[in-house]
Amino acid sequence: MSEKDVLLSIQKLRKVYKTRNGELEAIGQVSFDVKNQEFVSIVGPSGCGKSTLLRIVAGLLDKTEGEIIVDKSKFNPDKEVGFVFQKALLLDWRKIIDNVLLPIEILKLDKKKYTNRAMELLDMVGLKGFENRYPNELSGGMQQRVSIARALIHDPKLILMDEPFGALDAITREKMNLELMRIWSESQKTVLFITHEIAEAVFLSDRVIVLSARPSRQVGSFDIDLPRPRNIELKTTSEFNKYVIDVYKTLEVQ
Ligand SMILES: Nc1ncnc2c1ncn2[C@@H]1O[C@H](COP(=O)(O)OP(=O)(O)OP(=O)(O)O)[C@@H](O)[C@H]1O
Repeated sequence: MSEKDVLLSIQKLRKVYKTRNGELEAIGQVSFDVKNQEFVSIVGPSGCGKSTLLRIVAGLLDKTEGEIIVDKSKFNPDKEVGFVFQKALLLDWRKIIDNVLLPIEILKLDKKKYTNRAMELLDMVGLKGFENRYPNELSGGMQQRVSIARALIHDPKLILMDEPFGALDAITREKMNLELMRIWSESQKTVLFITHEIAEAVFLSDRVIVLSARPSRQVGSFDIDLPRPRNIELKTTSEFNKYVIDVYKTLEVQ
């Protein structure tokens, strides 16, 4: 597959939750494509259905209407999606290396064959030497790095990230953004990323998709034509801030 091919195609996706108080339309209608190796962020008001959308793509939730096509439909979410949640969700009683290897066990693959890969990934996320520690010995940022390594271990095509740095302090969050940029360029994965932070979305992404309030519709899509590799100075440039302001305006925050 070439870099420019569409990996994920979301077509006329709609989601209605059936609740005790009746129906709740979370996603009205959303359609967009994500190209191979692209980094796409989704922003939108709280409760507009961003997590719902990600969970549908991951196969964790049923859709009401529409199509999700990944790699022209040859797709098994268990094998081909890596998910990073807001909380690292590590198993406290397992060593770091065994947390990274969890998807391998779930997929019933040969753990021994993936141990070297797990070590390489821990190195890549800056945790060389921590493989035999336990989660409670690591900071929040370090735990989130473990969960990124865990999401990559089975070499999925698509990485879904749901507000992965939302629980971190501001400085750690900035550092994790820079780390994520490096990990993304080294691993050459396709990423669909959810965040509340407009500046974070602009900084990380090739494209930012803006959703309206619930029931959500796409109200904007911005190609972020800023050079890579990106560094923290970029955030002080007028080009960067123009994108941020444009996204805010689309969200009618003025
Ligand atoms: N299991 C569920 N049953 C019923 N309603 C739900 C369920 N999960 C989410 N919702 C509702 O669907 C809407 C969208 O929720 P979702 O968590 O996808 O939004 P979000 O954009 O990710 O929100 P936030 O930015 O605050 O995290 C909300 O109104 C929420 O209350």
